Amino acid sequence: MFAAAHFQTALQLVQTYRGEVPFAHFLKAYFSQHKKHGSRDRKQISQCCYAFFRMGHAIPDIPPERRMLMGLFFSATEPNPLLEALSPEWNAAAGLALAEKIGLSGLTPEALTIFPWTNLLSDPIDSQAFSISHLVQPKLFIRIRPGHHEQVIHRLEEKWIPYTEPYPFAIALPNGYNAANDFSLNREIVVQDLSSQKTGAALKLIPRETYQQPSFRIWDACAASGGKSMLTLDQFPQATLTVSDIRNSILDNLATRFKEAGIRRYTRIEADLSVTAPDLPQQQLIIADLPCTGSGTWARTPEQLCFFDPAAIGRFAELQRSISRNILLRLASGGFFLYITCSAFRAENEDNVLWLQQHFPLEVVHQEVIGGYTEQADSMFFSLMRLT
Ligand SMILES: C[S@@+](CC[C@H](N)C(=O)[O-])C[C@H]1O[C@@H](n2cnc3c(N)ncnc32)[C@H](O)[C@@H]1O
Repeated sequence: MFAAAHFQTALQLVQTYRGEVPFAHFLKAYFSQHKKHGSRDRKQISQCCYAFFRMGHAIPDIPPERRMLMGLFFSATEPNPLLEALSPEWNAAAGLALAEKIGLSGLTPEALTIFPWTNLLSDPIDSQAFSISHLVQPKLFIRIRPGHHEQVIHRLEEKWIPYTEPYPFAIALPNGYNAANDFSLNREIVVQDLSSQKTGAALKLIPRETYQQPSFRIWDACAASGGKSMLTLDQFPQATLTVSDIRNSILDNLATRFKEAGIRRYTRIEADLSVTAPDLPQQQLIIADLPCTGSGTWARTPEQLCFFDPAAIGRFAELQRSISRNILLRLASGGFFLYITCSAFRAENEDNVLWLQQHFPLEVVHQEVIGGYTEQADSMFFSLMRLT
């Protein structure tokens, strides 16, 4: 009975939502106005809403009720009480492989065009697997900071928390697990997506003669709350770090995290880098984790997939070029430029690297599309370039 009521509430919510704010904020505002919903109600209503958005642009003509139920079936990894109440037959099949479930619903994976802009994807991405991956919620990942590996693993095992380590120092955990209950955030571990951690592979390619210079200067140009800065300082603790962002408020978050992490020595700058480059000495490494469509992260925020206007791709690509153009003015000759996006679109990735190479003497040291969609993680792109 409750399940049917939650399903109806969720249907109203997804049909009222217009994409102006992240859906999580919209839902939070709704729940704070409707206190009658307890935690189980909120969980089931959210589950229905996200299942609806996970269907993306697939089969546009089906009624919303059917879309939501299909989304619940496809996104379930095991039987659950909500699906049992709504469709016992589908619930019994919830644990099957996704391709089988799609078949049971009378569709084929090819017909399920959840993500329609496949011709715009970066080349190595398997467009069908990428499209389908939006049905499944990504995992929670943490990164273990240097010197804490043994104790973190010990605590996970002591507390019987199921985990895997798909990449050195990267731990995958069940969604909904609150790492703050068991670990000192930012000191022992950092909450950071697997693919974001994998961009650190680029740092390992910086040669010794660069990072052993007495003044090895690093500028994290679009630092936000400092995920890449912390990753970089864990690799190069002696470096002189500058962080910048257009939003001072997010740099306040960075300051809090750095304090927790024990990082005290850095310079902070608020700047709109699409307009100008701040007055800084020449840097040996500049990291630009640029503003982008975020199309590699939509399995976390599937509503964005539903409301996306592809005209934004060109606007972001242009913004990425203007920021890169300005910050490259501060790169020392022989220095390294690490270009990063969490986008799956070629225009924001390989095409922009080609453009940069046409306008600056840059050679690509290593470039990679990180297909996180195969590991329930974000998809990202990085290119490590050297100014010749
Ligand atoms: C993808 S996020 C960076 C994430 C961060 N590096 C991390 O690992 O957590 C991009 C950041 O670029 C910032 N940004 C957007 N436009 C900018 C501009 N014109 N100048 C400087 N920063 C900008 C945004 O405020 C945002 O925090």
